[in-house]
This record gives sequence, C-alpha cells and structure tokens, in this order.
Amino acid sequence: MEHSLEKRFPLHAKDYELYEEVGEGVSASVYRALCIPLNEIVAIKVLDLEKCNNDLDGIRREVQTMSLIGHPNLLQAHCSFAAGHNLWVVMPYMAGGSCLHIIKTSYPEGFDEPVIATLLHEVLKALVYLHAHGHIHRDIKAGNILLDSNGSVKVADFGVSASMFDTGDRQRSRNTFVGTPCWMAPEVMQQLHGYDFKADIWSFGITALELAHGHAPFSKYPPMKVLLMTLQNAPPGLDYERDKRFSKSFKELVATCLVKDPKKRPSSEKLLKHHFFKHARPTDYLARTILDGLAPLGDRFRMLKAKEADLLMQNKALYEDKEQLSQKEYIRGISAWNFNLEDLKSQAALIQDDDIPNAEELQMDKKQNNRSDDFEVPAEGLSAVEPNHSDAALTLDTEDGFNNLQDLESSLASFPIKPLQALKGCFDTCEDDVNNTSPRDDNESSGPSSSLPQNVINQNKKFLSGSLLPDNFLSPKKVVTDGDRDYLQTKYSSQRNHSGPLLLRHKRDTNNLPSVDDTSEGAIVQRKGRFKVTSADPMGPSNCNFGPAVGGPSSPPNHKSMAASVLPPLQCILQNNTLQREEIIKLIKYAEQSCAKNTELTEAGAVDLSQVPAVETKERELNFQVIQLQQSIGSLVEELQKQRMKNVQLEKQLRSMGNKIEK
Ligand SMILES: Nc1ncnc2c1ncn2[C@@H]1O[C@H](COP(=O)(O)OP(=O)(O)OP(=O)(O)O)[C@@H](O)[C@H]1O
Repeated sequence: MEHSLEKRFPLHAKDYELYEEVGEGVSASVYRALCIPLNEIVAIKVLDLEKCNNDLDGIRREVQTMSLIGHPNLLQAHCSFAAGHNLWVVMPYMAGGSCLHIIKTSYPEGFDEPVIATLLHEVLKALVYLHAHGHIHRDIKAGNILLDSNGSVKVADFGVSASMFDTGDRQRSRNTFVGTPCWMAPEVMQQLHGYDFKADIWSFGITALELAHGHAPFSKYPPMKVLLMTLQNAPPGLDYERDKRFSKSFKELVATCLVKDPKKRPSSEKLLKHHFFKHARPTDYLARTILDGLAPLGDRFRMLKAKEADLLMQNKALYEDKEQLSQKEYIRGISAWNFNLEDLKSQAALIQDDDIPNAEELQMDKKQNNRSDDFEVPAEGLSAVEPNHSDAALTLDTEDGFNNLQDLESSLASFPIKPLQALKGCFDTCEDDVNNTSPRDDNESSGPSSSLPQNVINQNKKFLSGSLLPDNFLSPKKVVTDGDRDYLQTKYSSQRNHSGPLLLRHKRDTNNLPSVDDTSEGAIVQRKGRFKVTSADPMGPSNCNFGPAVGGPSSPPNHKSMAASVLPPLQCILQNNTLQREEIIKLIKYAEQSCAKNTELTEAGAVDLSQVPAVETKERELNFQVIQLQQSIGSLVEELQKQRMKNVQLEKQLRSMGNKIEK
C-alpha cells in the first residue's frame, strides 16, 4: 500500500531506523523512526500479528481506512508492510503526541476553552469528512487526537472504525460493539437497534468533557459500572461548580451531543455550524499555548510509563489475589473482563465505599431527572414484573437524584445480555460467557428479567429501604490519586458504618417534622439530602406503621412527637435492611449453586455421551441464568450501597432530632 505521489516510502524494515517508543495502545506500540532513504522522521506503529490473530479483520480495516482517507485532519498512513510476525504501519510523526498525553503531563484539570474549541473544531472537520464518506470512527477520544509540533490536529486510530458500506448494501446501522466504555454511546452499549454515525457524536461530546475536565466522565469507575451509569444516569454535562468558567455555547454544544436518543443528536455537519466554533482559532494557537515548553514526546511517554508502573507497584501490594482486575487496564480504560461473580465482587469493591456523591454526581443526578426523557428504555427492556411501590413510605426521590427500585428492575431488564455479548472484543470477554448468552438472543422478546427467579423479584420489590451488607461483601477503599484520575483500591481495615439499633423510641406525628420541605407536596413529610419520607403510604411490610396524623402543617412544632412518629418507620427500614441483606446472600448462594450444578452437569456429560445434547442445553440455560443473576447482584449491590447511605443519613437525622428533644 503506497499513497504519497511525491514520495515513495520503502516497504522494508531495513529502510527504517526505529528510535524511542512514543506511544502504546492495546494492540500496538508506536515508535519515532527515521525513513533512511527519504531522511524523514516518521512514526511506525508496530502490531504483533501473532497477538492479534483474532482481529486480523480489524487490522485490515484500520490499514485500509488509513490508506483510503485523505483529509488534513485525519492521520493517513504512508505505507504498511509485514516485518516478521509484525505489521508495520508507517505514518507521519505527530511530535506533540496525543491530547491525552498532554493532559496527563501538563493539564490534569483540562484545557481552556479557546484550546478546546480549536481542538474540537479540527476533530469535527475530520468527522464530517469520515461520515460523508460512509465511515464511523467509533473511537473518538483525547487519546486519538494527535498534534504536530506546529499545532496541526489529526484524528488517529482507525482500529475500530467501520465503514457503513462494509456489507455492500449501504448498511447504515452497525451491530457490533467496539470502542472504549467511557466514550461509548448508550445505543452502542445497548445493541438493540444497532447504531450509526451518531455514535461518534456522543463520543465527541464525551471527548469535549474530557478536554474540559482532564478526564472523561466516569473514568474512575470499572467498565461495568461505566456501562450501567451511561445507560441509567442522565447524560453528563458541564454543570459542575468548576464549569462556571465555560461559556454557555460550550455547555450547549456538549448538551447537544450528549443526548441519549441518537436521533436527537445533530449530524457532524450540522454541529460544525454551532456558534461555539466561533471561538476556534487557527491551529498555530495550539503550538503557542499547550505545546509550548513541552518535553519531547518520547521523554513524556517515558515519564508517564514510569508513573503508571509506580502506581501498579503500589497497587500490587494491595492486590494479593492474582485474579484481581489489573489497575493498568483501568488506567487504559479497558479491562480484561471475566464476567463472573468474583469479578462482580471485585468490581463492586472498587466502587467507593461511602458512595457519597460528589458535586459532580449530584449535579448529574439532578440532571438525570430533567433529561431522563431523552432516552427511553425500550419496551422489550422492561421488567416482566410490574413495579409496585405503593407499599413504600420511603420513596427514593428521583427528583433529588436517587434511582428507585423501579430503576433497578428496569436496569436489570434493560441491561440483559447484549452488553455482555458486546463486551466480547472490547474487554476480551471470555468466549464462553458470550456464547452462553445465546438463549437470550433466540428470544429477545421474552422479558429480560424473566430468568431472574420470580420469588427473587417479588421479594426485592418489598424492600425499598437501606441495606446492611455483610462485612466481607464490600471492602472499604482507599483512593489513590494518579494525576487526573482517582483509582479506588481495597484496603484491609474495617471502618464500616452499619446502621445500628435506634436509641430513641418515641411516637411522633409525621406532619410535624421540623424540616417539612414543601406543603404543596402533601405526601412528603421529610426531606433530607437526596431523599424524602412520605406519609402517604405505610412503610414497607405491614408491621411497620406510621402513627396517625395529628395536627397538621399549621400545628406548632412538637419535637418529641415528631421524633416518635419518625422512629417506627426508621426501625422498619432497619429491619428491612436486614431482610435485604439476607436476600442478597440468598441471591449469591443461588448463583453459586447454579454454577456448581452447571459444573456437575458438564462432568456428567463427559461420562454419558448419550446425554450430551440435553446436558449442553441445560448447561447453556444454567450459564445464562447465572450470568443474569450476576448482573442482578451487581445492580442490587449498587442499589444497596445507595440505600445504606440513606440509612446513615436517616440515623444522623434521628440523632440530631434526639438531641433537640433532649435540649
Ligand atoms: N503518528 C503518531 N505520532 C506520534 N504518536 C503517535 C502516533 N500514532 C500514535 N501515537 C501515540 O501512540 C498511542 C497509541 O497509538 P494507537 O492509538 O494507534 O494504538 P492502539 O493500539 O490502536 O491504541 P488504542 O486502541 O488504545 O487507542 C497514541 O495514543 C499516541 O499517543
């Protein structure tokens, strides 16, 4: 493959002298090199074909795309050839490196707006070109935006790009799952209706946030959590306190891109006309600002690698179990994902113990409600069980950002099996896991929750209050800060704050609670933080009662009666916690038993060959169930964490009320 008309780049390794390594991706290392006959510095991406033998198609696609494209904002390969068991792709050397490198070494808090506008403008021009030529890039992110020393910007990495014309029938929607989770559009994760070039617009919006904050939203979370958060939460945006520095037009641009319904996202062409790009400057501005004074790319790369290695060493000491997910893979944003119960536990353990929402999350949660209509959970994704929350006096306030159990059920339902399939290739999902999902494929219309045992679902529905997780279920965490990202690690001390017995046991009138938030909301009698207590419904199981309403909004406040009235429901919540905890343990046991049965069946199949087809079917079914349960447990654990936090807050509130009463 040769492209340059003026220059013919040689097709033999001996004609190149490799210098230092300047980049590393999942599948390749990139070196600065000299093309000896032409006396020109180039970059050479070296792909180990033996390691990539599963993805030769991907490589072929990347090289093909790199050779066909011709736009000043796209990195075009000079040539490529095989060298031993490697493939060498020779390309222009981009001495500034990737935006991610620059952020990590010099701008951990993100770039200023004129820089962002300039970068995004160049990237968008590349996208307009790609889309007009029927390509979806599928991996737009700061790591794939390269800068030359003069500030010129090129989008790289066509490793996952796809042609919408691949099938020859001008297919407009893809049905494969590629990309990096933080930047991945919800429809790509969901895989319900395929996706098209609008997936790049979502990634473009996420990249805008990455450039603005120094990291992509959710980048500190493990991949499965990212998937869940992207699907469940409102789209991220520039709504945080620290985002005050950004213009309205920038905020609008991001919001326009990060709409969950792809149909509502603008095309790249339309986006290019957005008034935000009036702030874009000529690219030499980038050379004068962010590139000025930077160390040579090779040195920066070495420094980053050393920092990464340091972090790994620190983490190694904390991770004795070899099967723990590699922090290095988190750093890259890509995880070797073995989807099993242990992983779920590890993943859950990596989620911040307190799960106290930071300003960022609070803002996002708030937006979730405002913008949740952006995206509908598809009908087939709804739970087979009708959610019924009428028995809950403590409602999880979606207004204030809590997902309620309905969300949990629908998340289980709307997150059935496709994402798991989809993880294949992206996270090296184990082949078996993927294959085992086939029964779901065969019958997508059956309610995705249907394989979750009915009794489990029904029982779950009862419990809307907080949780007490077993001590060993989630470990406390330590946050290790690495520049722009926080990595959460387990640590081996126990500081958990479980809800304890209540000390105050008075009956009070719920209507007289001191911080009645809004009389217009009638049913809401208490609001604290992100939740509210309602008086409309009895609390959970029938043995939990609110006291009869005495007085009303106009009655003078009576702290003693208030405390008494709130105590029984709180006690009830605590009881429910215990029940919920038992429920979780049951779920785990169920999953483990299914696994054990599964193994037994496999062994039996090996002995009696006549039983093989039946055993295989059973095995698939069981595997399928186990996977679904594992997903359910993951979601339940998340929900329980939230509930536990609520309980802690309720207790605090109760204590302060107690104090008031004593005074
Ligand atoms: N032409 C180039 N000039 C300078 N640096 C480059 C060049 N191409 C790539 N790099 C650097 O090498 C890194 C890895 O390259 P690339 O993204 O192509 O590999 P990959 O295996 O496809 O990565 P991934 O799949 O993780 O995005 C880039 O992030 C960038 O920092």
